[in-house]
Amino acid sequence: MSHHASLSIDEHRALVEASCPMLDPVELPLEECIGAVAAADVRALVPVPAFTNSAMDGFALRAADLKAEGPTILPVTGDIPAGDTRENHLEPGTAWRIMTGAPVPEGADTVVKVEWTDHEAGVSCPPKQVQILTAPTPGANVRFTGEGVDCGDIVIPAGTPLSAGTIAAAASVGVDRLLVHPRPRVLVIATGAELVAPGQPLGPGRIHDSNGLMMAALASEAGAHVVGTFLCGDDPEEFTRLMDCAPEADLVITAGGVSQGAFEVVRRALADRGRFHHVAQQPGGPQGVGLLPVGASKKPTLVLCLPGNPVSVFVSFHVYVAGLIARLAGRVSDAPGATALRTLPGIAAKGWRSPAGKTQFVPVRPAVRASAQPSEAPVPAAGEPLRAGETLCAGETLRADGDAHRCGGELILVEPVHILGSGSHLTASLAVAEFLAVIGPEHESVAAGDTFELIPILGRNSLH
Ligand SMILES: Nc1nc2c(c(=O)[nH]1)N[C@H]1C(S)=C(S)[C@@H](COP(=O)(O)OP(=O)(O)OC[C@H]3O[C@@H](n4cnc5c(N)ncnc54)[C@H](O)[C@@H]3O)O[C@H]1N2
Ligand code: MOO
Repeated sequence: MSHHASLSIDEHRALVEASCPMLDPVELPLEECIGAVAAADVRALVPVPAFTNSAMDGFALRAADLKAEGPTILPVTGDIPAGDTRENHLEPGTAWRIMTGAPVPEGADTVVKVEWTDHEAGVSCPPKQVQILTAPTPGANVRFTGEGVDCGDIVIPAGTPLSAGTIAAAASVGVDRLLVHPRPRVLVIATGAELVAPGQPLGPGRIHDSNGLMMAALASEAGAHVVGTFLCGDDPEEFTRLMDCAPEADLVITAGGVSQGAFEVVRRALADRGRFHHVAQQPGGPQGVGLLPVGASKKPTLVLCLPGNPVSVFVSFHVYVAGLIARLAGRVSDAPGATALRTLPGIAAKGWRSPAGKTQFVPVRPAVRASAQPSEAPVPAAGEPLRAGETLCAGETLRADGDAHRCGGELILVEPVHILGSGSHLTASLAVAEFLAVIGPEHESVAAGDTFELIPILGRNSLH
């Protein structure tokens, strides 16, 4: 077991990133690709449309056969339904009744929709002749071969997250398997002899496990496939047995058992295969990184060891784990520091204290601007300096309901979710948090009007 002095957030992130390369790409059938990321450009195997077809239910004809003025009557040869495999031909001066998606007969260049004719829509038999009441523009309602996508066109660039639309696009160009960065498989372990499953009665000294559910949910939100969520007591041998029997994973996330107590199960189970230290942040100070054999194959697997206090778990997950899952999944580059989540600019509605020398992460929510209603006070323009009585927020714009959200398109007015600042045991306060405010180590306090960065909380988004 090794013990190290305090690390900066960037130093700990570098350790985490160095321990975990992007997963090797695998080929998967389309239906298993949702949530994965394209590892190579996907090119069309067939053009779209694959053949020239009708965009409307109506009549295929030659534009040149229509009179310049007034209706035209044309004899109708027959029906062309969608899926028709015949090689139909249009004689000059005639029409075919045609359905949406059906191949346009050779010789026809235009389709007039049924509503523009004297023929009633939905009649099962084609008429002997049709009167075209309104002449369409030449070429109307014809979808030409390859007008959308040509053979060999890139339909999905490498790096694209695969969702319903992308999968449909691949299917439409004849592709049925994709080379993808798979969703990382994540194993979640909450530790502590005091843990009781949610809903079970609490005995003396017991608490309900919230970290297990929380980590599994956050991992899913971050794009992982959670292969198991387990509770483990304080015995290191139990932890080791659990890892032996666990399903294969690409990443293990544990909570608890990493600080200075006498029964730190994760620290003891990892021993010299782990590195534990304090990071200059609050909450989430105690952190660990290790490598352990997992599952039947005993594949050495990265174990990220988060501290047990639930708000510390929540913060640590956003600061280190979410971006790592994105990187394993091929969604962010392997450049140093690229696993840090993107932030938005925020501004404080009220002040609070912050520990000197540590980066503070404070769960916050959008604040309602108490001092002004839109009817009472003029809305300050973006960037305009503060005026008397406007102490809360510079450059904000108010929505009609008085909520200050994206101030001046730049800043989000926020307040802590509870008065204890970042109290790391106050799990229930997370229910209303939408961002983590990031207060640098140089600050000992935050005052109303101070600006800082906000990490948007996974799965929550107050910006409409
Ligand atoms: N002497 C020291 N003590 C502590 C230090 C320190 O530096 N020196 N750091 C404190 C900080 S900061 C944190 S954070 C915690 C981290 O400790 P552990 O990772 O060992 O976590 P535990 O002791 O197992 O649990 C901490 C706390 O969280 C509750 N908990 C744990 N698991 C769950 C769960 N699955 N669901 C809900 N709540 C959970 C647990 O009951 C404890 O109250 O150490 C401080 N101590
Ligand atoms: O760092 Mo602990 O994570 O403050 O609660």
